[in-house]
Amino acid sequence: MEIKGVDRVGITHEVIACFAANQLDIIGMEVKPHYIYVKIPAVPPSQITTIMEMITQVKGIEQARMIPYLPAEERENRIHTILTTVSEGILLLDDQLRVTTINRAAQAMLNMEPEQLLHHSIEKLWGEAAIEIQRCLHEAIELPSVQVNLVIGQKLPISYICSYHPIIPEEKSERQGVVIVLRDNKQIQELLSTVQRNECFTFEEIVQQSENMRKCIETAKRVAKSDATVFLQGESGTGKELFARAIHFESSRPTGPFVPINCAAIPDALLESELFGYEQGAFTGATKGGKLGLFEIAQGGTLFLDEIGDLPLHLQAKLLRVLEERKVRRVGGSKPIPIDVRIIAATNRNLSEMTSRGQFREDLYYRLHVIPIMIPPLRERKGDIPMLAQFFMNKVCRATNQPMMQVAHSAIRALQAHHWPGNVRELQNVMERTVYLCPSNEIQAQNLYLDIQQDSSGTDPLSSLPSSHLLREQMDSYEKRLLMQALKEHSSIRQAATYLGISHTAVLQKMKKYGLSYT
Ligand SMILES: Nc1ncnc2c1ncn2[C@@H]1O[C@H](COP(=O)(O)OP(=O)(O)OP(=O)(O)O)[C@@H](O)[C@H]1O
Repeated sequence: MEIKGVDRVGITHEVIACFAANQLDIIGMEVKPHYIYVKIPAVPPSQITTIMEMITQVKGIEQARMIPYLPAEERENRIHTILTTVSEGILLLDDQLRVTTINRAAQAMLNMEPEQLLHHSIEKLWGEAAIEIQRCLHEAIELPSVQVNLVIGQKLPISYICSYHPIIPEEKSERQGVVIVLRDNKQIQELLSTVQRNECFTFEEIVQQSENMRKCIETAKRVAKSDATVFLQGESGTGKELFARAIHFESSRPTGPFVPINCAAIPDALLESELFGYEQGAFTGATKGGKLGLFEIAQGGTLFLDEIGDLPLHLQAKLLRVLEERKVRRVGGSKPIPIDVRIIAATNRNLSEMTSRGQFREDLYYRLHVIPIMIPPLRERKGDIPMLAQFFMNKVCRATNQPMMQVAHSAIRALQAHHWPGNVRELQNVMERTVYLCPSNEIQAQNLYLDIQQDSSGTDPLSSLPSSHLLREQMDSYEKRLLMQALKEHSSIRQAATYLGISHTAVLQKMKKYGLSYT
């Protein structure tokens, strides 16, 4: 019942007396300025009318009417509906960090019944990570995104992204408790991978018909289902990344993220924090709240470490430790975070030779070299060339809405005679260029735009002079040759950069500018 009236000392007492006079129990009550709300048991309507008449006789009472719920009950119903319909897990804690409410989503995410949590301290489940919740409560600060790995039962730790919000009643400074908003990291990653269009890729999409490629695919398929570390070797452009993707999607973790990282393309200074993440305040400029490393991002999925030979020695040691302990420590952090990540590493360099020269750690080499797969260069599988050429040509024709074209025998012979230093990537470029420039629907040998310059197979890059008289072009040409020479003589892009006296990123930019790859 809602009773409206003036604010007068004693008015509530007089209203209660009316209920007592009618032998009516009061089950619940709420008072706020101008209003008294009373909850009573179900009674016949005639009795309600009598009591309402009596209440309106009280001095200062303007009106009494029946309402289905007390305002507090209504608020609670609304909150309950919100809590049961949101997809985030919600846990409400009191000022002793005991669980007072747990919504349906949190029960499902944690795979726990309410009675296993209600009235228990969250510290039992959160372990060391509860320090952050205590901080949120005592310092009354919000912690927007914290990764927490929880061990529930005897299972492997599950990673959650949590945010902690202090409950501070309006106009009061005492803290009432904490709200934990819980998100399943795996779900976030699955969402991320759809956003990043980590499209499914299968072995069937790797175009091939040669015996040596068939064997490679057979091996890769056989090991895909296990969690064993795969080590892909092959020259640049042979399809190592395609293999890594196909292995991931054929593995037992296809819905997990596939996270590729090119160790050569990331500047030294950033590589460590990219891979392992960092804690808040780890260094000047570190993002508030810290940063997830790629190992953490790849939880439940695959981390593809491309160009692993370019990983600096000090990070090789850290990587080895992560692979052995299956735990990662963020930069500036000491807490080990368990990881469940499958590793696929790739290189176009001779790592075993680098090991004997002390440029790559032997122990890491053997840790990665569990299942080696050597992808042959294109010149050693010429049988694949006709199929690949037709495949790339069809792809361009389809993308540009042109009628399909054919590759004549003369063109196939020319393609098979080529040395292909850039492997399949180079063939793809040649076919694309040819489709755009060929005047007829059938490509003959003379229509092919083969990169003869790159097909030098042993000629001295510094021997020929640039044909242009323009200073800019001559300088570019000279710079390209110096760069090619440095890359040829040094075993990593980083070392070539040190030799040339420029930064690693500058070398990468110049390689991109001149279309050079590192082999
Ligand atoms: N067998 C194949 N079938 C279809 N496309 C291929 C095949 N092999 C390579 N490609 C294409 O060639 C290009 C280079 O392949 P990819 O990036 O996998 O090579 P990579 O060995 O990882 O090169 P890098 O060492 O330079 O990173 C990609 O565009 C890929 O789609």
